[in-house]
Amino acid sequence: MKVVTGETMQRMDRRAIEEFGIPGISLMENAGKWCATAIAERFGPAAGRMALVVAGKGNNGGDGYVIARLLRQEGWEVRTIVLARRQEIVGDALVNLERLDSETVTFSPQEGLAPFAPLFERASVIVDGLFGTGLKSDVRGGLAEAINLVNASGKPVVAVDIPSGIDAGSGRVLGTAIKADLTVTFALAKLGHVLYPGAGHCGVLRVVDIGIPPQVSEAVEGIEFVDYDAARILVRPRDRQAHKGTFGHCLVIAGSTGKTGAAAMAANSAVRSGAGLVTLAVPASLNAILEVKTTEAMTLPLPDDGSGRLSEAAAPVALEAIPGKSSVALGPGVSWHPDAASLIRRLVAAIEAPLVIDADGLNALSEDLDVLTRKKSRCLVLTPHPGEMARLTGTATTAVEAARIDTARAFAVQYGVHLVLKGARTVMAAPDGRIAVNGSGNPGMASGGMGDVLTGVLASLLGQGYSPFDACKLGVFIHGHAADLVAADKGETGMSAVDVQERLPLAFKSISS
Ligand SMILES: NC(=O)C1=CN([C@@H]2O[C@H](COP(=O)(O)OP(=O)(O)OC[C@H]3O[C@@H](n4cnc5c(N)ncnc54)[C@H](O)[C@@H]3O)[C@@H](O)[C@H]2O)[C@H](O)CC1
Ligand SMILES: [K+]
Repeated sequence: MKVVTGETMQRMDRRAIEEFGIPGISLMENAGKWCATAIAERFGPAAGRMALVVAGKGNNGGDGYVIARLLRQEGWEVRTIVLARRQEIVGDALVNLERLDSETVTFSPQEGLAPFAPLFERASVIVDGLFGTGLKSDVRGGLAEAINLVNASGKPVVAVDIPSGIDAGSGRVLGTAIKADLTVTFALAKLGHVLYPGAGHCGVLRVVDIGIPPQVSEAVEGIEFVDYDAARILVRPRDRQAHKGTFGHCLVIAGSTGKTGAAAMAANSAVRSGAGLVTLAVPASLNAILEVKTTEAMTLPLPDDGSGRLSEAAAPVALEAIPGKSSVALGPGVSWHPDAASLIRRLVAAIEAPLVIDADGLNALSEDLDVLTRKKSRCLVLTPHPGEMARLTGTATTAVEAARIDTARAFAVQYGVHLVLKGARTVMAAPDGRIAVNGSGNPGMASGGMGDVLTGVLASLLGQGYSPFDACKLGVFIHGHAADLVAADKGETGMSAVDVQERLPLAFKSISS
């Protein structure tokens, strides 16, 4: 699903009106009609019910007036409270305001909603027409109080276009924001609907067609939101005559004393994601342990002088194992010891196969990013969480989180890598600047080992021949979808990385049927 910013949406509006001659009033009428239909479907029947429309001074309020009129025609009692002065209402919004029975409209530019508490009591549903894509700064004063009153009312809320207070371009809360049960947006979803915290304010999101020509929607740059339908298109059916070699041989270089689980989960997840063969290369003194923790994956002991961690001593055997491998995963559980870090950097500079670097492998890169400019692999995928991203960019985690998309895109383009910036929601960036946002996953994933599982999934898909960006989109979606299947079965609390690892086959199955 393509997702756009509020500004892009407003440009689309103008183009539809100016180039295609579609009157803005028609767009507003269609917007209001869809909202009224959705409200009637979800909160009807009309008899004996009252809808309370809270309108701002712009066209979001204009949509609200259309909704008020149409619900009234359906038999609803409707009251509209306009948190602006009458003379502030202009254009299409004014046309629709004037079509309402003035008895049902109250202007309250100063007092806000406080005097209308009794109306809240009687309302079956509250329609949020305060702000849409025109919100430009933090909501303050009486308007912020109004939002907080609506949220405190305990009544179902339908947000017109976007919950008021959510920034359409980022999903940030600007001061305070409506918590909606249902959001009806127009033509295309906005980033504010799919990025948290905005995504958590929308309730059920419906995207409706209000008559903007497809040539306009198709022409705009957007960001890909990887939902179930988008993932289904990416997954490839398995050839009936396939054999092990068809699905590649993935090499995982991982592990250190105390972190053998990370190595095992990465290797076992590669198996569970359809790799033909998997070899897990670990410090020699841990090899026996990993022989027990893996079955389908083969192990390869790397000389470690008994230290239980990787070092340059492992380089000759590791480099010798690389020819013939279709992908390599580097980093799960390798530890941040200088010996391990220097080996990681040496391997990154030498490996030509598609390469996934995660966890302490990323920290090794942070100490010398030039390695990325000297890399031989045409396909390098980095999978940092925000803290690792902060180290890679030399900034603070808060700065990364405040600009997730821009941070991911800038790094990917600068270093010519694919970057998977984990979090809610995971952002994927390609070296050419393309961005995708993942739509699966849940807070049950906030526990150790989930990243190791993702590393195995990504290395497996790259080894099977998926292109880097497809592997990132599909792999990240499947990883989160597997976690959603676990959550549906046994909840989010206590969900483990191995639970997710073991649901990977079902996750693939569910999007392949
Ligand atoms: N194709 C479409 O998407 C259509 C969208 N429609 C609706 O139009 C709004 C956008 O309307 P706009 O008039 O541009 O702005 P808003 O109604 O969102 O905002 C009202 C008004 O508020 C002022 N403002 C901005 N920030 C603040 C603030 N922090 N505090 C106070 N006031 C603020 C600003 O001046 C705005 O003008 C869109 O969301 C849809 O609902 C069309 O109706 C149909 C087609
Ligand atoms: K709104």
